Amino acid sequence: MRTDMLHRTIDELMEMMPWIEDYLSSFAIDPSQFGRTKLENLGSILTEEYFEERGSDYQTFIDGFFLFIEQVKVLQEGNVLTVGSLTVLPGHNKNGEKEEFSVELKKGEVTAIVGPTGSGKSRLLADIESLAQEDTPTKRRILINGRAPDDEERFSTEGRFIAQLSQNMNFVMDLSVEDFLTLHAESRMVDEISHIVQKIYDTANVLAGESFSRETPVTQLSGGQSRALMIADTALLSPASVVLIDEIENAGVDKVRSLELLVSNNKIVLISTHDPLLALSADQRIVIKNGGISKLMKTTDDEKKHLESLEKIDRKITQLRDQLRTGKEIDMSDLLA
Ligand SMILES: Nc1ncnc2c1ncn2[C@@H]1O[C@H](COP(=O)(O)OP(=O)(O)OP(=O)(O)O)[C@@H](O)[C@H]1O
Repeated sequence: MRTDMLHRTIDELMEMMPWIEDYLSSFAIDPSQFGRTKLENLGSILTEEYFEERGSDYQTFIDGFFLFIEQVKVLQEGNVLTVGSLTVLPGHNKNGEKEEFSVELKKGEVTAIVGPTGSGKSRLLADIESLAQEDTPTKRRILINGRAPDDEERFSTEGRFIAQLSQNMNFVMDLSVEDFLTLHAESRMVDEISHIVQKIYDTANVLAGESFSRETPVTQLSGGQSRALMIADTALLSPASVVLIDEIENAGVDKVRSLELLVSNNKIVLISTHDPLLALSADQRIVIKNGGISKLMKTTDDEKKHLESLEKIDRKITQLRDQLRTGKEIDMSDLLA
């Protein structure tokens, strides 16, 4: 890695790791002035005297550079907790009756939350989001990795390990899709920024019904497009290991692929839904009744067998919806045949 980096230009290194600017500026080196210079040539261009004047030498500068990179990487990985399991300890339902069992959710698993309108699905998501400790209307307690979270884990906004994708994504910044993703990638201090930006953009376009360009301002994306962008971003760039999704179904995104993508990144995914296709794509489902968890059902093999036909029905419904939206006549001839 070291030799590879020595051969790279300052511009290339800045693209991969914009935060090295801090290190360079501690030697009064302006990266824009030396953009095309390779790191290994910086010493001869700046001369030994330059480094001597700063009480150092080129070799110390280079050693410090690699040490700085290592330290930042440790910080990057170290500041976000990896959650292997979440436990929901029993609270009570709307009548004050105790829930009968606790539920443990493990990484790589998708859990659907189902139940009638107003039964308390969003409440359960909110309990998990706030890592409730008997201080919400349900009086539930949430454990992470089998233990109670400390205050820092509950209340700090830094390094949050829970991401929530809500029904309405409102962007407050008027950036293009590309600038938005680049900014996020920079703040996450990842390597190969342009590569990850491209990957998220491509994935979002697969998930969204209608495609959009990298230049589109995020404020002009449709509901489905912004949802798709946030799902791809959360799956591929967010350090969060728990993802909470409130109602994905009406957002015009490829729901099943979205879930697959999130799970392939080894996260704990919870999704509140009324959609049979999504519910059966999950590994298990929590049934909420009158504000309380009343059942935990594993998706059976028989149910999984029906997934394919459900997907067909779902595609047909999507097609009908598109026909309706674009002012075409509804065509059901293939169904009748
Ligand atoms: N165990 C409980 N005790 C007291 N209040 C509760 C409990 N569970 C849910 N509630 C309250 O009931 C109301 C409806 O719950 P919620 O919004 O979570 O329903 P939902 O299932 O998500 O509905 P929808 O399907 O319409 O989105 C909320 O005000 C919520 O705080």
